[in-house]
Amino acid sequence: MTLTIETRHRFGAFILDAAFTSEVGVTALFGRSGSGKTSMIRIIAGLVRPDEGRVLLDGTPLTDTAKGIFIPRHRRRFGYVFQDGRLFPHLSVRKNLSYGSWFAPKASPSGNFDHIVELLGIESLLDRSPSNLSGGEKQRVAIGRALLSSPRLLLMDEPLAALDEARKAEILPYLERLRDETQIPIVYVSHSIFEVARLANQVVVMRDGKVEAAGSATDVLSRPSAAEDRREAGALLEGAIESFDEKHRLATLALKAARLYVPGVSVPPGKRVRVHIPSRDVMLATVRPEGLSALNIIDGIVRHTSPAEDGTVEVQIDCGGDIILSRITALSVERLDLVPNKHVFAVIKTVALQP
Ligand SMILES: Nc1ncnc2c1ncn2[C@@H]1O[C@H](COP(=O)(O)OP(=O)(O)OP(=O)(O)O)[C@@H](O)[C@H]1O
Repeated sequence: MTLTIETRHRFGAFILDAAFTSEVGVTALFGRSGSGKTSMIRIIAGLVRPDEGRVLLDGTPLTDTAKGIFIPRHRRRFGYVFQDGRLFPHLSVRKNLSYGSWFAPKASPSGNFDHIVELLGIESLLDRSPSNLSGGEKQRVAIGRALLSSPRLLLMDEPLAALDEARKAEILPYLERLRDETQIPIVYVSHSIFEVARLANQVVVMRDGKVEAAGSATDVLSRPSAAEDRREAGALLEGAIESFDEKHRLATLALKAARLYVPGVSVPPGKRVRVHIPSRDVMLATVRPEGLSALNIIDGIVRHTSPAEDGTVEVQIDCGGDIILSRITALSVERLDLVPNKHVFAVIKTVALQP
């Protein structure tokens, strides 16, 4: 299933002028508050008829202003999950869920019910009232209700934003199952780089109503501009767990060429995982350092240097196809003569598995 959107629309003083294509899996719309993420969702959903543009699902136009096509929201067969679950307070969880299947086409199997209830771990909640569910439980029910309408596409607008960290951690594994076990493409709005890093297959970064970057999650999130602030800046790399050393509680992760040691991880060998390496925790050396406590020393080639106003420089190092970012002072860049194509060693202080 491919969703294509090209649109231009004026909302008061704000102009949304953006285009992207999303494939199966999770496409995250990521960006600061006010960048236009929700406006984009409203146009995809058919809540807003744009001044110009098209929304196509597998090539079929749902909106095409040039041809005068605008399929109304209720005929698009999309599922929605918002920040606040919006459950019906007077109906039990079971009835809230059944409400979703009312909108499913007659031919679609409602035998789905048990599967979706199991997928979201809400069996024990079925006879409860929404008023005594936790925030995380409410969101799982809201997701279940959206899925039971057999949607062709799921639109999720900051579904975890109203939850505290513990509730977020509780619900994220269910969203991963949803991504991995259903064929429904998901457009997921978030301004949390951690949520996006964990869930997204593709990322569209919005800024001031425009698409600033789009592509695979690992590519886009490793670019310096993706991080909302410096503290979060770093590389996001993906690899497979090769082995786990029980004695030292250390996993070996195989990247494209290099290997990384990741502490405290008990993930079965073979599993693909993502790690985050903050650019502040990467030092650079022009000769391989010895006698250091850091376990991860990887060699690579300087690709690019981007100076910032605060006297630091972000250096991109290509380590056999994986880009690692290092933020060091402009003085160090000068002293080590870090110019493109120079061979360097990246000394990595912390590597954390994306939670
Ligand atoms: N109907 C409207 N009339 C006027 N301005 C609007 C309208 N809808 C949205 N805007 C403006 O468009 C901009 C983008 O809003 P939007 O809700 O799409 O951003 P967002 O990226 O989803 O932000 P957030 O993360 O805070 O939800 C904001 O400045 C908003 O005030």
